[in-house]
Amino acid sequence: MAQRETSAARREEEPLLSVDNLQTAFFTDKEVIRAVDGVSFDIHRGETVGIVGESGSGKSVTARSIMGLVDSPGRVLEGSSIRFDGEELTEKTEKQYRNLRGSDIAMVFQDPLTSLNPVYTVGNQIKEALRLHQNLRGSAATEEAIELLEAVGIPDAARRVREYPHEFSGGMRQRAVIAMALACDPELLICDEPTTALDVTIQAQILELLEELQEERNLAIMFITHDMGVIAETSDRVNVMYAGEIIESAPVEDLYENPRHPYTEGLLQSIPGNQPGAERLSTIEGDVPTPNEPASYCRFEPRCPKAFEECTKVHPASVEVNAESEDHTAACLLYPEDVSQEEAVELHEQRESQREVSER
Ligand SMILES: Nc1ncnc2c1ncn2[C@@H]1O[C@H](COP(=O)(O)OP(=O)(O)OP(=O)(O)O)[C@@H](O)[C@H]1O
Ligand code: NI
Repeated sequence: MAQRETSAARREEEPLLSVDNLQTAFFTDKEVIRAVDGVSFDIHRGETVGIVGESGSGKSVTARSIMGLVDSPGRVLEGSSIRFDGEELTEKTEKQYRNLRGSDIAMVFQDPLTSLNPVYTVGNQIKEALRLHQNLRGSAATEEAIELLEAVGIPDAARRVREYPHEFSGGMRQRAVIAMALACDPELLICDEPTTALDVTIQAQILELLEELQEERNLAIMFITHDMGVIAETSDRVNVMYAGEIIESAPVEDLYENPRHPYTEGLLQSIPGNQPGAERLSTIEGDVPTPNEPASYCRFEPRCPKAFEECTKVHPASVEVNAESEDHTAACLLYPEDVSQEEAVELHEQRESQREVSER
């Protein structure tokens, strides 16, 4: 959303959120699902970082791990680090996490009805958030609730504050949920497919609203979607996820102009209108595998048009795509592109031997 220069300046500062080697697994009777398997990324203040990938790639589990909301039988494994504003979140108790959720980090989900209670008016729900997080009550809270509804573009807010969620349209409900999230005055807003259920016009309006709010409040936003088009509109930086891993990371323009990982190339080709003359959008054949064991090879190899023998034997580490690029990484044995393939494979093997993999 913001300009390139400002994002470069931003990277000089400490990140607001720093996720390092995040591993989250579900220990079911049948198997261990390594839903998030060694994910690392940063988000700076005022920055929007997109997470994109097909269904089942681990986007929502990444978000829930940050929020301390991983459902049993899942858990964040040892050796994972989530630093927020200088504090390690993985060491927090449930009570400390509850204080953090809603005050410093808020989340907006795909279905606004999961966040809204049907038996209370929208106003009362926002006022409850204001009471909890800003200690506002009575008429002061009502006034603030109306102001928040106005801030998210709900017309006639003074009347609508007394209405129930079912009296709102889908788009207005999502605005109300965003108002509720803002009632906590968060520094980081995690949006998990916030516009997927909405029609295209409403979707564009909500994206615009998020952009405005971000500028006004210097919000950091983590934006999850499976839609490359939405990422282009929202994000400063993009992380592409595949089978629990980030396989490519770059500033948004860079990723679109020069995608390096064959999976990202495939995702971009599947955007309608991106292939002149194509009648149908091409999608990548096959499905995202469920990661059950620590990876010892490239999880995309079975679907990869550029795979070669080593891809079945060496797990690719995240490396700079070439010596000039400091800010564009890919987890693929084809990179760095400015060394021989043999040297590249050796570099990945070396990095892999240093990787810490947790079993518990
Ligand atoms: N409660 C759970 N128990 C067991 N496995 C789970 C649970 N929640 C998620 N998973 C598994 O974790 C993996 C990642 O799921 P996740 O919901 O993060 O995917 P996603 O990228 O958000 O996909 P989508 O685009 O469909 O929302 C999937 O294989 C899923 O089956
Ligand atoms: Ni999801």
